[in-house]
Amino acid sequence: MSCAVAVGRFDGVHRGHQFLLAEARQRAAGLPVVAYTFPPRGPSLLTLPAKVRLLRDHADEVVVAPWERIQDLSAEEFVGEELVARLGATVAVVGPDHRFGRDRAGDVATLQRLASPLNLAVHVVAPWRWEGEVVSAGRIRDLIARGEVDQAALLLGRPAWLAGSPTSGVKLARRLGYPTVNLDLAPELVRPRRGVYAAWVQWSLGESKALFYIGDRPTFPGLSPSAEVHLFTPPHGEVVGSVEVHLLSFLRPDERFADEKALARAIAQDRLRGEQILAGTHPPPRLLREAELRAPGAGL
Ligand SMILES: Cc1cc2nc3c(=O)[nH]c(=O)nc-3n(C[C@H](O)[C@H](O)[C@H](O)COP(=O)(O)O)c2cc1C
Ligand SMILES: Nc1ncnc2c1ncn2[C@@H]1O[C@H](COP(=O)(O)OP(=O)(O)O)[C@@H](O)[C@H]1O
Repeated sequence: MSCAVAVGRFDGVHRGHQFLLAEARQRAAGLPVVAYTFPPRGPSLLTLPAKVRLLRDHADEVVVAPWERIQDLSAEEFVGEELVARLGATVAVVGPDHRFGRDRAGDVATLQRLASPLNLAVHVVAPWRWEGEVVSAGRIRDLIARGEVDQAALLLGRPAWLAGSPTSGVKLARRLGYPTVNLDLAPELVRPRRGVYAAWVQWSLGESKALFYIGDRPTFPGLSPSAEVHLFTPPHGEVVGSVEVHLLSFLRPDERFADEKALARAIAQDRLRGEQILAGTHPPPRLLREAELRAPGAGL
C-alpha cells in the first residue's frame, strides 16, 4: 500500500519532529503517514517503547528498522529497497539536514536525485526553530545534562523524562525521615545533571508529586552513586515495575553536607520548594503503556 514516510532517529520526538510529522500529514493528502525510525544509539532522550508510543500520536504507523538489516545499505539501496519497495512510500518528508544510508552518505540532494525515477515525491521542510535556533535532539540532550530541564521542556513540548526499575537502597533515607524508591535508570537514557529536581513520578499502580535525586551521595563516603525518588504521596505497598520520572525543575546541585542532620534540613527545604513548584500542576501523560509498566523487565 502506498504511504507518506518521514525518516529519522526521532530521538525525543521533539517539537521539530512534531512539526515535520504534521507537514508529512499535510503532504500525505489522505495516505497513511509512516514514521520510520531506528532504535536508540548512544545516550538518548527516550527508550524505544517510549519513542514508539509518542510517534504513534503523530503517525498512523511506526516502523522500527533493525540496524542489522539496514546499516549496510547504501543511500541508493535504502531509498529503493527499504522506503519504496518494502514500505511502499510514494511521498518522503525530511528536514534539510537529513542524512541516510551507509555512513550517512546520502543527503537531501541525493534523495531528490534517487526519488524521481522511483515515483517518490520528496518534500523538504524548513527546520523548526525556537528563539531563532534550530531545535535538535543534541541541543536538548545538552540542556538536560546541564540540568536546564525547564528549557528542555520548551523544545520537547513536554517535560524531560527518565525511566527505571526500583532497586533496594541501604535504608538510610528512611532514617533521614525521607523514604525513597531507588531507581536503576534505563542505561540508554541521558543522565541529567547531578542534583535535586521537582518531578512527577508514575508507576503501575499510582502517581505522585516527588523530589528526584541523582548524585554521588558525597555526604556518605563509601556509598555508591544513586538515583532515587521521594514521593509526596506514599504508595500503598511496594512500587514495582517500571517507574517514569518527569523532571519539571532543577532545585539545587548535589552537595556534601557536614552530617545527616544538615542533609535532612536541606531535603526539608527541597520539599517545600518542590511543593511550591508542583502546586497546581497535573501529571504529564505516561509514556509507557500499562502492559510495559506491569511486566517487570519488559524492556523499558
Ligand atoms: C531529595 C533528596 C536530596 C538529596 N540530596 C543529597 C545531597 O545533596 N547530598 C548527599 O550526599 N545525598 C543526598 N541525598 C541522598 C541521600 O544521601 C540518600 O537518600 C541516602 O543516601 C539514602 O540512601 P538509601 O535510599 O540507599 O537508603 C538526597 C536524597 C533525596 C531524596
Ligand atoms: N527542528 C527540526 N525541524 C524540522 N525537521 C527536523 C528538525 N529536527 C529534525 N528534523 C527532521 O526530522 C527527521 C528526523 O530527525 P532526526 O532523527 O533528528 O534526524 P536524522 O535522522 O537526520 O539524524 C529528519 O528528517 C530531520 O531532518
